[in-house]
Formats: sequence, C-alpha cells, structure tokens
Amino acid sequence: MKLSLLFENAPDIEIGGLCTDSRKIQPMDMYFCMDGMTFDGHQFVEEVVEKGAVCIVHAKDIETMHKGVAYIKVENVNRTLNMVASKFYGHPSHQLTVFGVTGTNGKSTITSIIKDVYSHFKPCGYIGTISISYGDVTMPPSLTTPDPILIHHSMKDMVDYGMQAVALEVSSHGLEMGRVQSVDFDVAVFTNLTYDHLDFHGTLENYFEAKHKLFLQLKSDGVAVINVDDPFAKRMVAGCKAHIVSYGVTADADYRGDNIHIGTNGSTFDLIHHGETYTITTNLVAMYNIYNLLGAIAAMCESGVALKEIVPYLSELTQVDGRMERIDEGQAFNVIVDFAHTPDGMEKVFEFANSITPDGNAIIAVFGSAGKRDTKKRKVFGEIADRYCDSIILTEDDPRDENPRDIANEIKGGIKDTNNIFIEDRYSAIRQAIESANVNDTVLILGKGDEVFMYREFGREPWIGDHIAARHVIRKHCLGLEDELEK
Ligand SMILES: CC(=O)N[C@H]1[C@@H](OP(=O)(O)OP(=O)(O)OC[C@H]2O[C@@H](n3ccc(=O)[nH]c3=O)[C@H](O)[C@@H]2O)O[C@H](CO)[C@@H](O)[C@@H]1O[C@H](C)C(=O)N[C@@H](C)C(=O)N[C@H](CCC(=O)O)C(=O)O
Ligand SMILES: Nc1ncnc2c1ncn2[C@@H]1O[C@H](COP(=O)(O)OP(=O)(O)OP(=O)(O)O)[C@@H](O)[C@H]1O
Repeated sequence: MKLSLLFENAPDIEIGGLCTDSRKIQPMDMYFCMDGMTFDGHQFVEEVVEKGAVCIVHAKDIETMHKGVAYIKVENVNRTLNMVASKFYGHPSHQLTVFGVTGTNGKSTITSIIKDVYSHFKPCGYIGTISISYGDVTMPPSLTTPDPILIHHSMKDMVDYGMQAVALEVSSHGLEMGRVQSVDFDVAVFTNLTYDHLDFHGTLENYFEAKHKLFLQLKSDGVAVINVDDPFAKRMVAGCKAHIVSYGVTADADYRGDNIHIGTNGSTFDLIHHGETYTITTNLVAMYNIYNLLGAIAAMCESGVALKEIVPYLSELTQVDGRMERIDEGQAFNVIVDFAHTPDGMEKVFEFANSITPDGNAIIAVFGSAGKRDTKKRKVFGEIADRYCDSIILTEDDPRDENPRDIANEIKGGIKDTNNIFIEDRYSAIRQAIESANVNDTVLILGKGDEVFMYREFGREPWIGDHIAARHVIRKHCLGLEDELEK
C-alpha cells in the first residue's frame, strides 16, 4: 500500500508491512517506535533503517534522518498504529461481526462456544489464549489479545478466507496497552471481575478501569452483554453508548438461567428470555459454565440468531482444551484438568468437585502458583483448597526464576488442616495424586490447563501437558497398560 494512502501529504513510498519490533523488521516495512516497559522503540531507529525500513512513525525527535526514508512525527504512536493497522488491512473488523469478550474468567470458554455455535450460521474465527483459528487454519497464540498489527492482519486473513464473524478475547492488558482501539466491536461481553493481574494493574480499581474501556469504546449500535450477578456489572456499562442486555441466574436478567441441574457429564437448565422458557441440555458441567453459556447465547441472539436455532447445538459443544477437561481412560475415579489460576476460578472448580464427589470420598488436588506473578494469591489458593480437599500435592507451575519450594511454602501458609506435600516435578506430583485415588474419588489437576510449556528461569521450556501426563499415569500405572509417553 502507498504511504500516501495512509497519511495525508506523505510521499508516494510503497509500504510492504507494519512492524513494532526491530528484531522482526523486513525491507519496506513501516516501523512504529513504541515506548515500552523495558525499551523505548525510538532507540532502534538506526537499526531498522539499516535493515530496510522505509518509514518511521515516531513521537520523539529523531537525530539522524536518512534520505529515502519517510519520518512521520505523531503525538501518540500507539493510537496511530491502531489507526494505520486497521486501514492497512482494509478495515477487516468492519466487515466481520466482532464479538469481544472480557472479564477475569470465562473469556476463552465463551469465545470458543461462540466460534463453535455461531459458525453454524455464519463462519466465525477465534483469536485468544488458545490459538488464532478460522476454517481449517489454526495458528499458535501470541498473547490472549495480540498487538494491533496481528489482530487486523488475522482478521484480514479471516475475511479473505470467507469468515463473516470473529470472537476475540479481550484481556485487561490488551485494553490497558491500547491493542484494540480500532477494532469495530459489534458485541462486547463482560463475564466477571475478581482478583487477578494486580501485579500489572496495581489495584482492583485500575483493573476495573482497564476492562471498562471496552464498554466505553463500544459503538451506539453495538450491544453490551453483561453478567448482572457480578457486583461490577452496572459500573462496567456506566457511560456505555450501546444497547445493554443482561444475563444471570440470581438477579433478574434478559437471559436468565433457572431450574439448573449440574451432573457429572452434563447439565440441564431453563433459559428464560422475553417470557419464553427454553430447556437447554449441554455437555458442559459446573455452575460457572452455565454463566458462560448464558453469556455466549445472549451474545449470539443479540447479533441476530434466533434462540431456538441455537439450542440444538448446545448439547454437543466442542471440549475447550484444558478447561474442565475430564480425563477418562476407564478408571474408577474422576480426573479433571482445569486452567483455574485465579482464586475465583479455584473456588468454582472445587465447588463442582465437591458436588460430584460422594460423601466419604476424597478430593485430591495438584497445583502450584506462577512465579513472579500476583504473589498474594498463593496463600489464598491454600485457604481455598484447604476448605475442600482431603489431600493437596503442591508442585511447580511456571516458576520462572523463583524456587518452586518457596512458592509452595507460601501456599502452605493458607493451609490449616489438610494433608499436603510438595513434589517439585509436576509429572511426579500428578502420578502421586492419581495413584493415591480410590474408587469415586476426584483428582483435580489445576493451573496449566492445555499448556504444553513451562516458564522457567531461562524462558519457556516444553511440558508434556497435564492431560497427557494424567492419561499416561492412569494407563500405565493404574490400569497396567502399555503406554509410551507422547512427545
Ligand atoms: C506487560 C505487557 O503486556 N508487555 C507487552 C509490551 O512489552 P513492553 O511494553 O515491555 O515492550 P518493550 O519490551 O519495553 O519494548 C518496547 C518496544 O520496543 C520494541 N523493541 C524492543 C526490543 C528490541 O530489541 N527491539 C524493539 O523494536 C518492542 O517490540 C516494543 O514495540 O509490548 C510487547 C510488544 O507488543 C509485548 O510483547 C509485551 O507482552 C509481554 C510479552 C507479555 O507477557 N504480556 C502479557 C503479560 C500479556 O499481555 N498478557 C495478557 C493477559 C493474559 C491473561 O489474561 O492471562 C494478554 O493479552 O496476553
Ligand atoms: N464464568 C466463570 N467464572 C469463574 N471461573 C471461571 C469461569 N469460566 C471459567 N472459569 C475458570 O477459569 C479457568 C479459565 O477459563 P477460561 O480460559 O475460559 O478463562 P479466561 O478468561 O480465558 O482466562 P485466561 O485469559 O487467563 O486464559 C477455567 O478453567 C475455570 O477454572
């Protein structure tokens, strides 16, 4: 694209691509000097020019300017990046129905449900923690909410592929760092706001304000879908210009769940909407997934699909990897892998485990807590687990450069009565938990979900994954079957 199409009065230079990282720059790229937490992008200008960048967007003065390179000084580089990224890729978010989902927990689950079900009506892509995917294309994720270039580039690819919609996870980091400023959201969903990411936001109030940005940004003919049972719901839509629609269970809501029955392998409930009652049968379990379903259903209905058309697809939803994933190799006890890594998520998973574990049977939990992240939640994890578990096995979980034993000791600070041990190696911890389970017990393996890496001192290292570790232990050590560990 010609630079003159992106900026008024700019020279007629051909721009090959957009880039914010000198390490990834390509000849003919436009480089945006982002002022980050560790580096100031302005310091790499000489390097990117040498590597062939043809345009520099900057906010601070540039000492040496080179012939043949366009230097565009702006007030706010990030705002310009958002604007340019959308324009460069042909404003793809205007051509798609865009669902944005924010909240402490439930983003991946709701966006996955939307992608799964809405695709029966309009082809729908997904951008989030699990992947970037559309049609038969699946790419590994970058961040939960990628930078503006990747967002708009991916959406353009989706449009070219024939997608008509996309479900986008919108993290508080993404909002705070202004990654979605030029995304044209049609529907924004708020799930809940509880303790998380305070190492980044500092206070719960700042964390709330980050999420609030999504609803302030939403256009007047958009729809805000909010969980009214969450104490932050009303404030979340204060100042929002869009049409507001609510979902919930305890409070009166536009989409209200009632008569809820949660089983071991599925759930049923009545969905009351506009005075009509729809009976929903779903393969999802746990109370929080009823909320996730209500949010997803409300979002899809509000963008034009009739509720009765949606209902049949809810009974066989695709399992979201590592989210309440049942590991069933025919063993006589429950094994669940779940991505719970916030106090609220933990509480909800333990509540479910409690509801499916017969009195007299044990709940055995394996978990740790991430190094260098939200250290205050460690003791809280201990307190929550202490209330529900009969046995706790503490282990490593993305320790980074902290000692996993020290992290475990902080968790132990919250455990009063429950038997607990520390086994550093995560596979051995999972093995210990599973081998100690008796008939009808429940083993919970928490914190890493579907992740197949572990953050250690020198970065990301491969980890086989909780689901693979659990299956292997059950097959080899409980059922005595031959089972080579998958690589
Ligand atoms: C806290 C945070 O979000 N940081 C993001 C931020 O980093 P930063 O501000 O520190 O950037 P920096 O390293 O100082 O660099 C500044 C600029 O100089 C550039 N640079 C830097 C070095 C160099 O040699 N050359 C160069 O050009 C960088 O590309 C950048 O444009 O900008 C970077 C470039 O876009 C991001 O990669 C980085 O995300 C880091 C990797 C990250 O881990 N983010 C996580 C915390 C995150 O965003 N998570 C959320 C939430 C997940 C959840 O809900 O659980 C997410 O949406 O994924
Ligand atoms: N609505 C909810 N309320 C409370 N906890 C939930 C809810 N939905 C999911 N969880 C818990 O949070 C975990 C992560 O779920 P999910 O991946 O959908 O959330 P997320 O918001 O995408 O999180 P992240 O951005 O950290 O990936 C689940 O494994 C479960 O333990």
